[in-house]
Amino acid sequence: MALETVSVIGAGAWGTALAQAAAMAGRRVRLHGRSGDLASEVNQFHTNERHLPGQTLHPAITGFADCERVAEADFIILAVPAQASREAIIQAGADAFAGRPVILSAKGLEHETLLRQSEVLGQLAPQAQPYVLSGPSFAADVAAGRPTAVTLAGRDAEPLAAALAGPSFRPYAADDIVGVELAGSLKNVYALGCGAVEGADLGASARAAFLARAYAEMARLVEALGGSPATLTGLAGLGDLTLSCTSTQSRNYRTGLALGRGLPLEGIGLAEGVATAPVARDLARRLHIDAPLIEAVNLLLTGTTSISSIVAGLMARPLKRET
Ligand SMILES: NC(=O)C1=CN([C@@H]2O[C@H](COP(=O)(O)OP(=O)(O)OC[C@H]3O[C@@H](n4cnc5c(N)ncnc54)[C@H](O)[C@@H]3O)[C@@H](O)[C@H]2O)C=CC1
Ligand SMILES: O=C(CO)COP(=O)(O)O
Repeated sequence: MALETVSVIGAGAWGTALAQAAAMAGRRVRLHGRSGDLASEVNQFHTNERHLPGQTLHPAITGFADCERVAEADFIILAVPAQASREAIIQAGADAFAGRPVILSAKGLEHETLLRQSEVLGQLAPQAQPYVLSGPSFAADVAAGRPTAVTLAGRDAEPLAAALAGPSFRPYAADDIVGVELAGSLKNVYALGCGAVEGADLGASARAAFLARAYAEMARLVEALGGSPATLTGLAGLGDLTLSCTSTQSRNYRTGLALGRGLPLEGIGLAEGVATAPVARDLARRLHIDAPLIEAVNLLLTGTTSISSIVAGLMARPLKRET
C-alpha cells in the first residue's frame, strides 16, 4: 500500500507538529484545520503562530480549511482533542476513513461513552484501519526537529512507522492498541496529580511516590481493560508518564501545579486529563479496580476537598503489600 501522502485533521499544536514530522520524513502533507485564515497562513507564510509560535513549517505541508477533501491521501492522522474526535470524524464522513490507515493521536477517553479513541473510530468508521501514536513528545520539540521517540501501535505497524520516521522522529511499532491508548490517556490524569503535589509543596519524595504508585495503578487498569501491562515499560507508558509528571512543558502538569497552588487555570490551554479523570474513575469503579490516585485527582478537580485532606486520606489507607 502506498504511504506517500497524509491528511492531518486538526491544525493545533499536535496536528501541526505531526504534519511537520511527516513532511520531514518525506511525505506530502495536507493539514486540515477549521479556519480558512490558518490554512492561508500555512500556505503563504509556512507558520502556525497561534499553536507553534516561531516555528517555520516544512514546504511539503499544505493547509486546507475544508474536511471534505481529507480522503485525498494514502493515510490519515487524527489530531483534534479527544472530546472533539467524534465530531471531526463525522464532519469528514466515514467514507474518508474506509480502507485507510488512520493514526489516532489524541490522549484522552471520551466522556459519557467511556470509549477509547480507537473505539470511537470503530463505531463511526468500522472500515478504517486503526493505529495509535503515543509517547513522550511535546509538539514544540517534534516540530523543531528535536530527537523524539514514540510508540505506533496497530496491526503490522512497521510500514506506517517507516513512513513517519525521520532523523529526529523515531516511531517504534507495537501491537497493543488498548495498552498504548490507556497509557496516553491516564498519564494526563496522573500529570494533574503530580503537578498538584509540586504546587502544594509536598516535596520531591511525595512526587516520586505518586509516580510509582500511579504506574502500579495504571498497570491494574490496563490489564483489566484487556491491554498488556508490559506496554507500560515502554515509551507510551513509563516514557510519557515520566515526561508529563515532571515537566512544566506539560499543560496537564501545569494545570495540576495551579490547582495545588490554588491559582486560576486560565491561559494554560488544553489539559486532557480534566475530561479524562472522571471517565477513568468510572471505568475503574465499574471494574472494581482499586484506583486511589485517580479518585484523589477527581476530588481535587471538584474543588470541594482541600489537598491536605486528600493527602491525609491517601496516607491513612490500610497498609498493604506493595505488589
Ligand atoms: N501539544 C502536545 O504537545 C501534544 C498533544 N497531544 C494530544 O493531541 C491532542 C490535541 O492537542 P493539541 O493539538 O495540543 O491541542 P490544541 O489546543 O493546540 O489544538 C487543538 C486543535 O483542534 C481543533 N479542533 C477542535 N475541535 C475540532 C473539530 N471538531 N474539528 C477539527 N478541529 C478541531 C482546534 O481548533 C485546535 O486547532 C490532545 O489529545 C493532546 O493530548 C499529544 C502529544 C503531544
Ligand atoms: O502528551 C504530551 C507529551 O507527551 C503533552 O502533554 P500535555 O498535553 O500535558 O501538554
